[in-house]
Amino acid sequence: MDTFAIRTEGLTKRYGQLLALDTLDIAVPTGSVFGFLGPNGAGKSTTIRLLLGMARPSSGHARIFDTDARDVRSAHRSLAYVPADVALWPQLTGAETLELLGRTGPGVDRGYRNELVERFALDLSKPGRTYSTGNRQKVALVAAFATRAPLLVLDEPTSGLDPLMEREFQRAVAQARERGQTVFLSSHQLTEVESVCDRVAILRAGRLVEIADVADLRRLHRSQVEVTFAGTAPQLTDVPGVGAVERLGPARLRFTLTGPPAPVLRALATADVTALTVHEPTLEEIFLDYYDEVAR
Ligand SMILES: Nc1ncnc2c1ncn2[C@@H]1O[C@H](COP(=O)(O)OP(=O)(O)OP(=O)(O)O)[C@@H](O)[C@H]1O
Repeated sequence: MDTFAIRTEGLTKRYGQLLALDTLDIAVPTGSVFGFLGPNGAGKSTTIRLLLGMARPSSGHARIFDTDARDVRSAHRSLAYVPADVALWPQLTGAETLELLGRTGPGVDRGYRNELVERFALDLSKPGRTYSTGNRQKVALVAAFATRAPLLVLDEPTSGLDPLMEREFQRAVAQARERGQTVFLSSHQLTEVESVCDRVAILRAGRLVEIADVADLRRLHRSQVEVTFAGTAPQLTDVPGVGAVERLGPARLRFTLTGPPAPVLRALATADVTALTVHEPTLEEIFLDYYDEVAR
């Protein structure tokens, strides 16, 4: 099996004057759950269209395992896809739709599909035209998760799901990972990405602004630290990584910390610290930081 399920090199897409995607280089390790984030218009759907062979790159290329994404017949043997706006055949029932989708993909685990139908509480007897947005999304998700496709490409797949179904979605992603499948997840739901993804790429205005493991992203960003002390306050001026020091009361300080904590621990050790709390940034805070930085 290849090391990477998806690999793009210099992937670029222009629409006339508009550079929708600018020399994107990403590599998605096989077996990982990879989050693909960015504000509206960042180029996420454009990337997905290029990966699916639905659009042609202006330059550069994308590979799905060892196949060029433009070779649709081959590439789609190893992937299943859930679009952001799921359209179903109005006259087919949910059951008929799952059968049809099952025949077009790379094979179906019927036992697992039945289990997913139960878990997602899908009524398969109704025709497609009567399904709500969320239910259409559930049909597409069940069809994709029930395949044995080595790669699942999911484009904002949970925007219409309620919290209970969101939980089932996260379970299904975890099970896909356990089976060794790779999941490429484009999403605006940062808590979801934080709980299911190993690694994320952040895109802005067609350019990659960050690609990192979720755990490393946290380490690289500001944590909030609160410290309570007895007697003299610890000296925090000029301590590497410390910023925005604020006095919260006569014996309490708050500051932000970026990078390794050793210097600040040494500084704190000179005072009589009675309590210390560290709040690591959430993915949402990190994400907003990127946009503040660029907007400034
Ligand atoms: N077919 C097209 N013709 C012209 N411009 C396009 C076309 N498709 C996308 N664009 C433009 O390319 C840019 C990237 O759009 P894209 O749909 O990839 O963003 P996105 O990250 O998926 O956004 P969203 O989160 O809103 O879905 C936008 O400026 C968009 O207007």
